[in-house]
Amino acid sequence: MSSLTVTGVTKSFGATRAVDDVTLHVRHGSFTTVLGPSGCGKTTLLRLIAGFLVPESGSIAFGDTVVAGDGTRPMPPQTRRVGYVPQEGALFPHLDVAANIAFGLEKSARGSDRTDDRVAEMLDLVELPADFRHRRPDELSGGQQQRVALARSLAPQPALVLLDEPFSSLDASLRGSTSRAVRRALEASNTTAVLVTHDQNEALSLADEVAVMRAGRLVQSATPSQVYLSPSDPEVAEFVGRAVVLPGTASRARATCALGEVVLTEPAEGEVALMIRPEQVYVDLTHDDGVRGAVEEVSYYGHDCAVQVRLDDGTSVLSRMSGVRHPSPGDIVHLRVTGLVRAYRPAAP
Ligand SMILES: Nc1ncnc2c1ncn2[C@@H]1O[C@H](COP(=O)(O)OP(=O)(O)OP(=O)(O)O)[C@@H](O)[C@H]1O
Repeated sequence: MSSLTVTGVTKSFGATRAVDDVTLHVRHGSFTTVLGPSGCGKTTLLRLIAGFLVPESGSIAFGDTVVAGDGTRPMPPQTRRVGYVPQEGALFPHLDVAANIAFGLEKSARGSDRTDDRVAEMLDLVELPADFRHRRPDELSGGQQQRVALARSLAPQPALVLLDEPFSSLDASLRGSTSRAVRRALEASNTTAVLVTHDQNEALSLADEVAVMRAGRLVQSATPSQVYLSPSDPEVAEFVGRAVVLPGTASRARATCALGEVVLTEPAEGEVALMIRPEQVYVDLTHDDGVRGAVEEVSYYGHDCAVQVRLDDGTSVLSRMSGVRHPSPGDIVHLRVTGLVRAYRPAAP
């Protein structure tokens, strides 16, 4: 196992720069999710790391070993010791679970007690019952198949595991339980891992670090809470969650906007764009303390609800509040901002 360092890597297909000068460091034993919209270059980055593609510039290193770039001959995928878990269909349908897991182990070891032990260890690691070893892939659910695919990738003790949207074919509840099991297995085996996804919840909830990509470029790489609470620009803010972006005027640690005075994460001066998360907008149903508005729409989700409010000055603001007690369309409410707000230089006209 090792760390991963991608330095200034670029890869084009014809006129399309799929990966554009990307620099990324993944610590040994840590889990990074690469998050971005469809077509932003996530899979291409993963394929470059795996060795299925060669960068046209920049370099890739596992620990101190350069595997591509820097004038070295690219190391072929099979010698990089990388485990690759694709979206689905990774398992050999004609082999049972044990044979699938053992597939990546050395030929000489297959069928031995050592292999049997390793298969049992891997099934245990991905939290599947020991007797699943005799089942064929078509006798497993989608989530179980993905756990076996992970077990197979981990069996030969790879330097790095790459996961390409491995839960995207699973339904919502299976997706949550499978992704958490995969996370635990990677942590227990202290494996360095990179997972690509376009699902914000998945990226934030699983990772030590989230790397956000847009149009081939890496626009932010930070912890999930930093990416959520202090996104590098308003576009990232709106990609990793819902955001209320309002024009405001800043003076040192405070700014004024349609929602009144707010406290900033960092001092700023003059015209700014303020990024407020909907759950920071407190809706007061009983007191007239705050900025007045009328409720336009309520979307009720059970655990919470989304409330769209039109302020008296015409600004429309979204709040996310508890579903226990919520207003109805037409109600007059008062809004206040809680917590710190991130200010950005407004985009040039
Ligand atoms: N083999 C290829 N030949 C030509 N263009 C390609 C090739 N592979 C990828 N591209 C292009 O490179 C860009 C990035 O593609 P990539 O598959 O890396 O994006 P992605 O973020 O993984 O998208 P998705 O989430 O939809 O899988 C896209 O514009 C895509 O059309």
